[in-house]
Amino acid sequence: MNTLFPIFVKLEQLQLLIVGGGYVGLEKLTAVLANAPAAPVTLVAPEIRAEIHALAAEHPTVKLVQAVYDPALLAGNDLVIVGTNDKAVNRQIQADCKARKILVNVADTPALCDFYLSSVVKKGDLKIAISTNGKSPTFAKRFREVLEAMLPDTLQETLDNLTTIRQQLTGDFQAKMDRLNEITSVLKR
Ligand SMILES: C[C@@]1(CC(=O)O)c2cc3[nH]c(cc4nc(cc5[nH]c(cc(n2)[C@H]1CCC(=O)O)[C@@](C)(CC(=O)O)[C@@H]5CCC(=O)O)C(CC(=O)O)=C4CCC(=O)O)c(CCC(=O)O)c3CC(=O)O
Ligand SMILES: NC(=O)C1=CN([C@@H]2O[C@H](COP(=O)(O)OP(=O)(O)OC[C@H]3O[C@@H](n4cnc5c(N)ncnc54)[C@H](O)[C@@H]3O)[C@@H](O)[C@H]2O)C=CC1
Repeated sequence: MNTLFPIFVKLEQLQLLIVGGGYVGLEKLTAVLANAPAAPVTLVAPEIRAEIHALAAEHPTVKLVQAVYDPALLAGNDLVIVGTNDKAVNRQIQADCKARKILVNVADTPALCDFYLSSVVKKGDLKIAISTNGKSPTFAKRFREVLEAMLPDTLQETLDNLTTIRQQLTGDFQAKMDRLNEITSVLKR
């Protein structure tokens, strides 16, 4: 059974630390910034890939710290993503996070993760997060491509129209809900 509970997090209001500046650090930082370009992120590693430096140059809220992991770096962070190539270090960071009640993702060890990153379908304001319960990230990626191709470009217009209608509807909560359910029922056909 897949017991993961999806939520949509406002990263602009949280402090994220990424430990590791290799391919995994780059992949996770890219995923974060693609969704939340102004998220405050600190990335720490003794060696940081050039692509990460380039991303930081484009995103003023990204701070790079060229150093090995130290528990003092956890202070003030809400979320941590761990992707060093040293399994013992990854495990230590996970334990340090748990001791401080910081949510942690250890990219190469699903069992140590409090949360997973998802594959994200975006069409205007619509966002769909896909997870395979860690079974196949590649399937998640492919299915994202399938859904992206399926969704019409007019979708944003539909959402904008629905927002206008939502704001203009009068009556009590139930009456508004009934009307919005009726209007959107065409989507089921
Ligand atoms: C559990 C999880 C934890 C987490 O990372 O959060 C996790 C774990 C692992 N990934 C591994 C490998 C790969 N991951 C990708 C890609 C993505 N991985 C992502 C999420 C997740 N990956 C979480 C579960 C998501 C779910 O529930 O489905 C995506 C969706 C989101 C993102 O990372 O942003 C992003 C696609 C984004 C997109 O394009 O839409 C590719 C393909 C590629 O890069 O093209 C490969 C190589 C091929 C393969 O293995 O499939 C390995 C083996 C490492 C090794 O062998 O050393 C582990 C560890 C393990 O499974 O033990
Ligand atoms: N979840 C996922 O999507 C994937 C996970 N992995 C796994 O993730 C791990 C990392 O992979 P890559 O990024 O490709 O490795 P890499 O070799 O490109 O980068 C490793 C990074 O960790 C840093 N590092 C090492 N010790 C550190 C310390 N004590 N403190 C801070 N930073 C430290 C290095 O400076 C470097 O920046 C590997 O174990 C790999 O198996 C690999 C592919 C996909």
